[in-house]
Amino acid sequence: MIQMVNASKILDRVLVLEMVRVTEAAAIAASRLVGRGDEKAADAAAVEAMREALNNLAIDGTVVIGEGERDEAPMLYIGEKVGTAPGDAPAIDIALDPLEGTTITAKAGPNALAVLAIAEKGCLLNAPDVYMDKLAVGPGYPPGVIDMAKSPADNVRAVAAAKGVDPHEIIACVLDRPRHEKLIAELREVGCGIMLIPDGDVAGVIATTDPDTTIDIYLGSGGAPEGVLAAAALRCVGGQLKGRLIFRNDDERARARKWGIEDLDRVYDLDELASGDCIFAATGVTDGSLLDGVKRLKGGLMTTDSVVMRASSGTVRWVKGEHRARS
Ligand SMILES: O=P(O)(O)OC[C@H]1O[C@](O)(COP(=O)(O)O)[C@@H](O)[C@@H]1O
Ligand SMILES: [Mn+2]
Repeated sequence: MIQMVNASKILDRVLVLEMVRVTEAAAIAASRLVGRGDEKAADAAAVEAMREALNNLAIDGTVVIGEGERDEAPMLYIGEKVGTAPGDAPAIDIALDPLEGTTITAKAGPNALAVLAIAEKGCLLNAPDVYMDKLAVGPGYPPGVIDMAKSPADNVRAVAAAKGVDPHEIIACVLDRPRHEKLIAELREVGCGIMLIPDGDVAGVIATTDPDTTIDIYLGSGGAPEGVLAAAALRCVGGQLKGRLIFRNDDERARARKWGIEDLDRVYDLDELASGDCIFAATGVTDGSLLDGVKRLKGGLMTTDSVVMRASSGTVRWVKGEHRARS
């Protein structure tokens, strides 16, 4: 017998599949610009398509993680209302990255995604567009196995001990950035393998939850908005994620305070980044560890590969789409 899970009433189940339409639209739009060397055009196409798709849904949505602040982003800015039912449908918060991997897309590299998460009002951290230090593992580890207070080497050792292997057998995923030189050197000392990714740490964090990727732990800094999106995904599939905002100047600190963040040194746990019920959806733009990219086939046929998951039920759905150009 299938056990019915006490799912939240706020996020309608129908929305689960509606979310996929939204990420599919953004991925298809961006896919026209894969390998064209134009990051801005690829991003703009994804943003426009995602916005249009969101505005076709009967939701009362507010973008809390978006393309930037109102004065710097013409569309899907933080605070923008989307959906056709303001005041009628339950209010939901939306975190989005219409094209997570703009540079990857421009260079036709791996792992570019269109990403979206929705949650009940107030359940997503209103993270400013600053960096976040991230530390993540997939499901199955004892609580507290990763700890921001510990060194990267000690985190790798703890994960290795919990997995029952030598630290040499652990694979860490890290964004390939000069700022990670020290982190990488320390990991080299422990002797673990390091998968250096050019971009795309939403996919990097989620990769820890999929044994096929062989990635055990994610470490290093990337965008804070991407941290919240990755947290929404891990809330659905399990795993642990710690995040700490990084401020490089007073302007960034002021921005955090503007969004209600008082304790600037706080280490956020997974359910402080994304709490309550949430739905996470992603569609591949280019082929990657999580999803295949959009394929353009003969006769105007296009295929998409998406995943949509929900925290309250723990259901993960893999959705293959076929899209036909209508003449
Ligand atoms: O390139 P930076 O400044 O190191 O920032 C890292 C962030 O950029 C990305 O690699 C790509 O993000 P965008 O394509 O959305 O700009 C993220 O995955 C990551 O969190
Ligand atoms: Mn991004």
